Amino acid sequence: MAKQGKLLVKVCGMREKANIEGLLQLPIDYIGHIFYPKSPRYLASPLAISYPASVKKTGVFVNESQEQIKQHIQDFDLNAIQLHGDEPAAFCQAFQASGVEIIKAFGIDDDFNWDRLAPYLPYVDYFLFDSKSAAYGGTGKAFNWNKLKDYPYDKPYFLSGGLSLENLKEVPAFADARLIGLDLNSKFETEPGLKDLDTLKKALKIINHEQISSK
Ligand SMILES: O=C(O)c1ccccc1N[C@@H]1O[C@H](COP(=O)(O)O)[C@@H](O)[C@H]1O
Repeated sequence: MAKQGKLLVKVCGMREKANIEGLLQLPIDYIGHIFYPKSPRYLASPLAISYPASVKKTGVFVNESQEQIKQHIQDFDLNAIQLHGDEPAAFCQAFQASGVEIIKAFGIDDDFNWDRLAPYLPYVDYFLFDSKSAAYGGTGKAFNWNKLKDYPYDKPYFLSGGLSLENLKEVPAFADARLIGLDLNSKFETEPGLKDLDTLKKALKIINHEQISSK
């Protein structure tokens, strides 16, 4: 796999105002809010926070209705949606005119068939590869990254699933021009929905200064 350029950083599962305001002082690219009621990171109502234009506010949905997602795009002023359930390709297509980036997540295990992604290629901006789980996400478990060596498409993807200070150091070994970003979530929390900003700063240092990216 080829070496990638600067990696985008998405920090997900944010729900506390002060914690978000602290996070927005850090050089991140995407901030994720979980709109899945079964998640311990569920965010129910908009927060009175002004986000810089450089940070894409991303709504994470699991098998939600199109109407609810469209309402959330308006109510939360979302720049991107991350569809983290079993949404079919036509569901992604329905949001093409909505002006938001579309990230389609898939739970990956050793048996995952990459052919499943083909119908989505015209309708999504990015894929996101997480560990396969019944909870859909936020498990803190990494999948076997060797599986990515078989990924057959040009579509850029985010790497997700149990990323931590420890395994971030292993990302360069899987350097891939299609790897566009990293999604940091439960391994950077003191409790679900509350991020430890000092640990995130260490992660950003690894990502930006230890040649995980070429910047
Ligand atoms: O974080 C959650 O609670 C969650 C629940 C349901 C779907 C997705 C969720 N989060 C996403 O899960 C991945 C991996 O998170 P982790 O690092 O393993 O904790 C990440 O993309 C989150 O956006």
